[in-house]
Amino acid sequence: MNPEQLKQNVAQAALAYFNDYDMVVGIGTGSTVNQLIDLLPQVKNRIEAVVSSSEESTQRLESHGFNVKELNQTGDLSLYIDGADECDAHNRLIKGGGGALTREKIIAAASKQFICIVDASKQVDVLGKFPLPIEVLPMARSFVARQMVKLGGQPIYREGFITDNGNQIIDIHNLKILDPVELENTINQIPGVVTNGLFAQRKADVTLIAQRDGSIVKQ
Ligand SMILES: O=C(CO)[C@H](O)[C@H](O)COP(=O)(O)O
Repeated sequence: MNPEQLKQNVAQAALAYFNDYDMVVGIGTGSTVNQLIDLLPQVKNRIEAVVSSSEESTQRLESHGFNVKELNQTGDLSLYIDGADECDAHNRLIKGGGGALTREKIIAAASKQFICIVDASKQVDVLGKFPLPIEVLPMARSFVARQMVKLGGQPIYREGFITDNGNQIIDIHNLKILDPVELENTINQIPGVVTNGLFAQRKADVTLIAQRDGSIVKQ
């Protein structure tokens, strides 16, 4: 199956989690989630409102007629569905390839259930092959980059990219991630870091993984 079909398959499988009425749900960002958003009209009668992790997803959701709300207008969410750049066997993730990591981490923390949707190419034994995105306040970018060198990484500035929050991103290559929770905490302590793309403390509750033949494995 081609990559887009795999994304569509796993997005279709995620529709089963819209299993209640009047749901207020979180929806993430990226090409896999775009497939989900395009399928979401199938379960529209179950969804009262959606909190979106990016301006891009908001526009797509609104084009399908969904009621998109700010997280400040809702309580905690029953369900959050999002993709990932990497996923290990414990449902710990690297996210932020699309640059929406901060809103994604907030929505994941505010959601009772976090379902991650990926294809098998995102599965790894050890996180860190995918460069770890860090959202930084612009004035702290070089300082944070130097601290990441001390932690053994090679930072690359994602030039020309501004997050929906008005910040910048550095992508950290060649990091050895021995303990994802510890590293997530360590990076969060660096002044100027807004968010890092390790989702190890609040990891996914379930990951749905599209296999090459299109079948779905639940982890
Ligand atoms: O974290 C993300 C955006 O910030 C995405 O979930 C991640 O980049 C995966 O995207 P895609 O489904 O396009 O591979």
